[in-house]
Amino acid sequence: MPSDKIEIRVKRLNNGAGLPLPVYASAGAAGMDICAAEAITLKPGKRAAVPTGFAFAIPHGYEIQVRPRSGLALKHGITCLNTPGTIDCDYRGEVKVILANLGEEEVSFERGDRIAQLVVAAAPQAKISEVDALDDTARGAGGFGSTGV
Ligand SMILES: O=c1ccn([C@H]2C[C@H](O)[C@@H](COP(=O)(O)OP(=O)(O)OP(=O)(O)O)O2)c(=O)[nH]1
Ligand SMILES: [Mg+2]
Repeated sequence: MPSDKIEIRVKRLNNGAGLPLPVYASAGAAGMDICAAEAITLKPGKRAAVPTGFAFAIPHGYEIQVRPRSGLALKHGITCLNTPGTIDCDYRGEVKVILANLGEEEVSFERGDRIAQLVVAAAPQAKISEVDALDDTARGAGGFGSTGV
């Protein structure tokens, strides 16, 4: 594995005492698993912002995406409602996971259960330049299935 990794500083908050740092579960994992800092029970159709006990300082030009875990989605209907959640590089508050229960059964998590995964992604800011006309392309304004199914 190449070791040219992005360094992200992480602050453990009081409610994060004893929790594992976000960690890649395998050598090639795209996401670091993140745990619930408190127990939560979600009835069907309900959502909650679940604390993680950690705050981050992400380098400029990057973001962290908060994504669901497929096992929880498949087995229990648990997802991140706003997936992928966006953690801005200038956010210094506690990262929370907006879990939603789309299943038919009540689902409970204990403190320390892995509830989501964090994917570090490049997120360059753009400079917006307003113009009167855009250049022509073969696609033009075609979209939303214009190329067929
Ligand atoms: O799943 C998430 C999504 C966001 N955040 C935090 C970090 C992020 O930087 C901040 C703002 O998120 P976002 O921009 O998605 O929300 P907003 O509704 O636009 O709020 P704001 O006006 O604060 O930007 O909230 C989380 O902790 N978890
Ligand atoms: Mg925002």
